[in-house]
Amino acid sequence: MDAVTKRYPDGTVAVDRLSLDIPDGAITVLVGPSGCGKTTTLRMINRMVEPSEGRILIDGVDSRQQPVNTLRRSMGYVIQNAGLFQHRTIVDNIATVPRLLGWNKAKARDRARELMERVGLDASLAERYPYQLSGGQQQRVGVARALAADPPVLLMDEPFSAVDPVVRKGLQDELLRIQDELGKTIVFVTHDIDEAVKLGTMVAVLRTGGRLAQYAPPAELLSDPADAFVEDFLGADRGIRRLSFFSSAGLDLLTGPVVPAGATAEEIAARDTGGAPRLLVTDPEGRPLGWAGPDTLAAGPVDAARLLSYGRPFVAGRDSLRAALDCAVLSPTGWAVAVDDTGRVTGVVSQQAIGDAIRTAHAAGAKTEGATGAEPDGTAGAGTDGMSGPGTDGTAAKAAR
Ligand SMILES: Nc1ncnc2c1ncn2[C@@H]1O[C@H](COP(=O)(O)OP(=O)(O)OP(=O)(O)O)[C@@H](O)[C@H]1O
Repeated sequence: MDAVTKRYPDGTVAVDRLSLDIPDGAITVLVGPSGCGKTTTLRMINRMVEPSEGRILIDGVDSRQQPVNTLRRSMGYVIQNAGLFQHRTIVDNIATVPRLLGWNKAKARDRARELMERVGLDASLAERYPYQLSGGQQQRVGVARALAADPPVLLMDEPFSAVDPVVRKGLQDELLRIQDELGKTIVFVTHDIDEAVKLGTMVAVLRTGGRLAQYAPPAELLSDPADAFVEDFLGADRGIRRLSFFSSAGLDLLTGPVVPAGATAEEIAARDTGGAPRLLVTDPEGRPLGWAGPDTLAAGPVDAARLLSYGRPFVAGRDSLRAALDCAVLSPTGWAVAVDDTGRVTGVVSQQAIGDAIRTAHAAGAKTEGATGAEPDGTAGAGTDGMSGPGTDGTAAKAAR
């Protein structure tokens, strides 16, 4: 988008000289308060609204040079409440665009069923009508319908705003998963900054009057808001939320304080507990049972009822430093328990060690940010010490958010 302005006939300037370089194959989020011009911006991309000034280039070509129908066919469009055709079954809703493109009915329906599976909809819903689905299921249909003709671009206007927070989180996770598989270029409008930070590779914060306040990867927004407006819009806990972008992979896990339930007193005495106030007892498979004090262990076979809860463990390397810190904060011992994908303990780590890792990650992030600046493709900021820095945007950090 090159200096794009939209002035409506009544004189309202909805978008004011907006320039954005929207990266291919990534999710770019437009976020800002009500009326700041998000929807207008999105609709200018598929020319449902024509810009008053400026140019929109797609792969370097001015969008006005394409017939509007060709342009729209290359862009899926998803709106709040899904906007489904109420008189058509789910499968026929999804098959709409392929049918318009001239596919025969069987092929279009096959494609629709394939997409239902991709967006997490049970095949048994295919012959239902939209009113027979929950709000979350309807939104999934909306996404499937937009993907049906396999357009390279998806425009999504507050697609998940009308559903409750739990369903919304599921839809967001699903979108990230689909995006990992399909690599579409997605422009996503929301007024929810948490959604923007979770989904966006790049986030454009707009202010009222349709002016760009900041355009940056989410980790950079959280660490360096451009001004008081962006800072205020981001809200509280910026520092904690930024930790979601640091991987827990570099944490120094101790195995000394981890003992199997049958360990003898001598074995336990020989342990280097690394300053842990208690020992983490595991079952024969290596899964955590709880924290034991010296008295519990000295009393012979471990009585699970006398163990302190180990809280919620984190998966080292997959979860973020934020998740690790949360585990440590919630742990009665102040130590977090790390497990592998199968739930077996890989070690324990203190709040203090997590704090050290946070400082290291911040220092590495600040260094790379300073060196490279904001990279629209989200590849900047990789840590140099085994930590994923802000902007790395790896699956690990995304999954952890
Ligand atoms: N057809 C129109 N004619 C005149 N003004 C309009 C028209 N459509 C939108 N506007 C105005 O343009 C501004 C931007 O509207 P837009 O819908 O793009 O904002 P938004 O950020 O998407 O808002 P919301 O989050 O509330 O949906 C608003 O002041 C709105 O009233």
